[in-house]
Amino acid sequence: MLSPSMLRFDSVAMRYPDGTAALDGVSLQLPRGQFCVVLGASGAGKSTLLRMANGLVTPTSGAVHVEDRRLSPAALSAIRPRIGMIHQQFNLVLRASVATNVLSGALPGLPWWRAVAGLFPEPVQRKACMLVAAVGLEEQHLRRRASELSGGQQQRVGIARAFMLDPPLVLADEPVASLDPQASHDVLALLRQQARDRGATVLCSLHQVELARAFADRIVALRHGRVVFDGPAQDFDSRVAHAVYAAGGAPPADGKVSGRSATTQAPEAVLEVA
Ligand SMILES: Nc1ncnc2c1ncn2[C@@H]1O[C@H](COP(=O)(O)OP(=O)(O)OP(=O)(O)O)[C@@H](O)[C@H]1O
Repeated sequence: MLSPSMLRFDSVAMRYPDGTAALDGVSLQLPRGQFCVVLGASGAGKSTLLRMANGLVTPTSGAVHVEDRRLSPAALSAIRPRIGMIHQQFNLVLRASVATNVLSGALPGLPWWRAVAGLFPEPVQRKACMLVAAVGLEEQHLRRRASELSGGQQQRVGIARAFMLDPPLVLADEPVASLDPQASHDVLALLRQQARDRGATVLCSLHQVELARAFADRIVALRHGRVVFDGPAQDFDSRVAHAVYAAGGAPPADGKVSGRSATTQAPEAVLEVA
């Protein structure tokens, strides 16, 4: 049974300074432990939504809550260590070792003087070794430079780093965009397993519908900055996909189609298309 809200968007809108409306009245609530995938065509607002969940983008209206705490500039330093980030381009320090990259995930939880000196306490070092093993990398990889690893291996390092502080919320912005199909499958399986083992909520953007259907508990689809589908992954069928990815068209207005089922994990599947 999933417990109450880990992440909540209340009617958030985002209009960039150049006037681009990236999000328009998005409301979502993610319970603890849910693996939620955001889909949508390029420019639909997926990255903006994820960046908003981490305080990198401030909504022009509406509010974001993490563990029922409003994400404001004043609250950011307390909330950030509760969020793990996984990036499309892995964001590793390529010249540094795998161990150093994984350990860097613990920096927000260390006193400043330890962080500056790179002094990682013994339990933190043990945790890094445990996570490297958990993501399927052998011990000998710890001393290798990140640049010597394949893309799939680098993203495994990214996942290990993201879980260093046992964050209850993990944000993954197109984590498999630069990986081949097999590595994409393996990395998503690993991310889901790590999240399940640690009870973490995941909000993950993807471009591959079939991967979303395979791994998500819930799919949220955006079109022109609005939620046009929100429901169990199995309800995201080809008809829904066609409506979400149809080229051109005006922003969605009326016209509502209910999906097959409602679950306790997600609201009833709803499709709204223009
Ligand atoms: N810093 C910015 N300044 C102005 N407009 C922006 C900025 N960042 C994003 N946008 C615009 O906001 C809209 C949503 O962009 P966003 O990156 O969130 O979409 P996306 O669904 O993640 O796209 P993709 O799948 O291509 O990464 C787009 O029209 C984009 O051009």
